[in-house]
This record gives sequence, structure tokens and C-alpha cells, in this order.
Amino acid sequence: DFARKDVNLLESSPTAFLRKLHADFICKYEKDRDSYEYAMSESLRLSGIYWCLSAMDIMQELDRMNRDEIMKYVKECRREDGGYGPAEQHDSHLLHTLCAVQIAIILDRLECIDAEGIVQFVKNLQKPDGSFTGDSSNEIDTRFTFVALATLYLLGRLNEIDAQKAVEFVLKCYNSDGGFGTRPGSESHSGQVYCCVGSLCILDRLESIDRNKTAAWLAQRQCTSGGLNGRPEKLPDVCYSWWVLSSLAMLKRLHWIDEEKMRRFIYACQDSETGGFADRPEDVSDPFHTVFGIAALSLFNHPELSSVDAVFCMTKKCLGDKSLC
Ligand SMILES: COc1ccc(S(=O)(=O)N2Cc3cc(-c4ccc(C=O)o4)ccc3N(Cc3cncn3C)C[C@H]2Cc2ccc(O)cc2)cc1
Ligand SMILES: [Zn+2]
Repeated sequence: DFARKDVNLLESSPTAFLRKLHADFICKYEKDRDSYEYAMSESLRLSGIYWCLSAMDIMQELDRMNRDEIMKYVKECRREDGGYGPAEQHDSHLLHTLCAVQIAIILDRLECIDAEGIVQFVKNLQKPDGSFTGDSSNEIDTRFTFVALATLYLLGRLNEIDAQKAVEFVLKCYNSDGGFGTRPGSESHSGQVYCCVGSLCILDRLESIDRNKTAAWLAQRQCTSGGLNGRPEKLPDVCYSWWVLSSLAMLKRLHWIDEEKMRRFIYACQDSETGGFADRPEDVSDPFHTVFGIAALSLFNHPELSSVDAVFCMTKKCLGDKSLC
């Protein structure tokens, strides 16, 4: 079929990391409260704040963010059930509850969040088969296993859930191609591989899988352009750089990727006018792709960037002795 299978990098694409431009892009996004983009992203506001903060922390520009204003907003997102919602009037969800914890750790304000309430909220989301749902909608997804384990691990409360059952469910989602899917029998996808490898890494159970088979499936995500995709035959996207590279880093197989071609693709996803990273060259940049483009460069030890933890997409510096990989 004629659908594009890869992107062509233009000669005019950026070939260096535009740090100053990205810091200005993130600041502008955060401050410009009446922009269309800001209004549209209300349903993922708390996640958006985490993506902006983590990007600035990795670029060592955190001082340009307003800690008090951000922590005031985080507190307003707390709900009666102990979880956090993305914004006022929105129900609590596991994804935004993790972001609240990550924001508090990056800003070194853990005393501002309700750890007990969060523990109760997360505990109640584990099912008898060990899986997790993200909220009362009861949708099961290995993404939610990772988010639940990451949240409790960061609070030092992993003992509050059934870890053995959680591992059993993750292994039911392990496919014969070495990848992982959303649920048992679902097709392999890079985002799910990151969540399942990350879950096993947090529970120190990586020996339960075939490390080389999974690393081979991940390395096969690299396209001719150097970019990485989410599934075979799909277009590369800079956020997959993070899902794939961080999984390979956890498996100690990062060297299975062609680093130079990868770096060239990531640089080409930068917008040299507005700043920020887009999902692929010539698209519009956004904070989500910006943090994952920057974090992927950090995994390759970019000199201008603080070293990032492959499991949590946060600097090793802010995690301290909680850093895993
Ligand atoms: C623009 O369309 C979407 C589609 C899905 C989502 S999402 O919240 O389900 N999510 C995260 C995500 C965010 C953005 C985005 C734009 C502006 C901002 C402000 O901070 O963030 C854009 C895309 C996006 N996606 C969709 C996507 C990314 N690459 C390919 N796609 C299809 C991912 C999606 C799922 C997700 C992944 C990780 C995570 O921590 C949370 C949610 C958001 C916007
Ligand atoms: Zn993407």
C-alpha cells in the first residue's frame, strides 16, 4: 500500500540540540494560560505540568518554574478518594496521581501530597488477577500496572499491593515475539513493552523474561531514518525513542540501537522556530514529545543534560537513592 513507512530527514533539519529554545518553549506553554493549546489540554493538565517540569529538570532549567504556584495547583487536584484528577471537576485517575507524586519529588515538596490517601486509592485499583484499572471505569491495561507500581515505589509503599499477582498478570501479557501487549493476547507495542519491563524492573523480576528476545524486538523498531516506531510497519515517532530506548537501558542492551542515526532523527524532530519537539520532523511540537525527545538524548549521555532514570523519566538527581536504572 502507499502509506508512508518512514520519514525522510530534510537537509534543513536541525543537527544540534536547541536547549535555550526548548526552555523558552516550555516556559511559554506553562505561562500562556489563555492559549488554545493550554485550554485544550485541561483534561491532561497535571500530566502536562509533569512533562514540562521533567523537561526543565533534565535541561537543568528548573529554577525558571514557579514551584509555589505549581504545588498550589497540585493540591487543588486532590480528590476525596485520595487520588488526583487532571484538573478541577475531573475525577481522580491513576495517571494523574503518579504525576502528582512525580511533580512533588521533582520540586522536593513530598510533604505537600497526601501519601496515605494515594496508597488507599491505588490499592483499591488492583484486581484479583493482579491487574490494575486506571479509575472506576474498570479498563484493564498494563500501562496501569506500571503507573500503580511506580506510584507506590516512589512513596516507599510497594508492600501495600500483591506484587506476586502483579508479576503473574504482566507475564500473561508477554508475547511469543518478545514484546508485551495491553492485556493477555493483545499485540506487542513499544509503549506496553516499556510499562511491562518497567514493572518487572521495579519488582526486581527482570529474570522472568527472555532479555535478548525482548531486546531484539525493541531493536527492530529502528527504521531506516534512524527513528523508532511503536509496532512493525508503523511510522517512527520521537516519543517511541523514549519507550524503546528506556526499555533497552533497563535490559542493559542500549548499544543494540544505531545511536548516531537515532540522534540524527531526534534532532530533526526539533522545531527551530517555536522550540520544542514534534512527534516527527516538520510536525507541530508539544510538551509531551518535548520531554521524551530530551529524555531520550539524556539516555545517550548528552553533555548539556542531567542524567535521567530509565524507569521514571526523571533525573537521577531528584530521585536520589530511589533511582533504579
Ligand atoms: C493530541 O491528541 C492526543 C491524544 C492522546 C492524548 S493522551 O493524553 O492520551 N496521551 C498523551 C499525549 C499528549 C499529547 C500532548 C499534546 C499537548 C500536550 C500538553 O502537554 O500533550 C500529545 C499526544 C499524546 N499521546 C498521543 C500520541 C503520542 N504519540 C503518538 N500518539 C498517538 C499519548 C497519549 C497516551 C499517553 C502516553 C504516555 C503518558 O504518560 C500518558 C498518556 C493527548 C492528546
Ligand atoms: Zn508520539
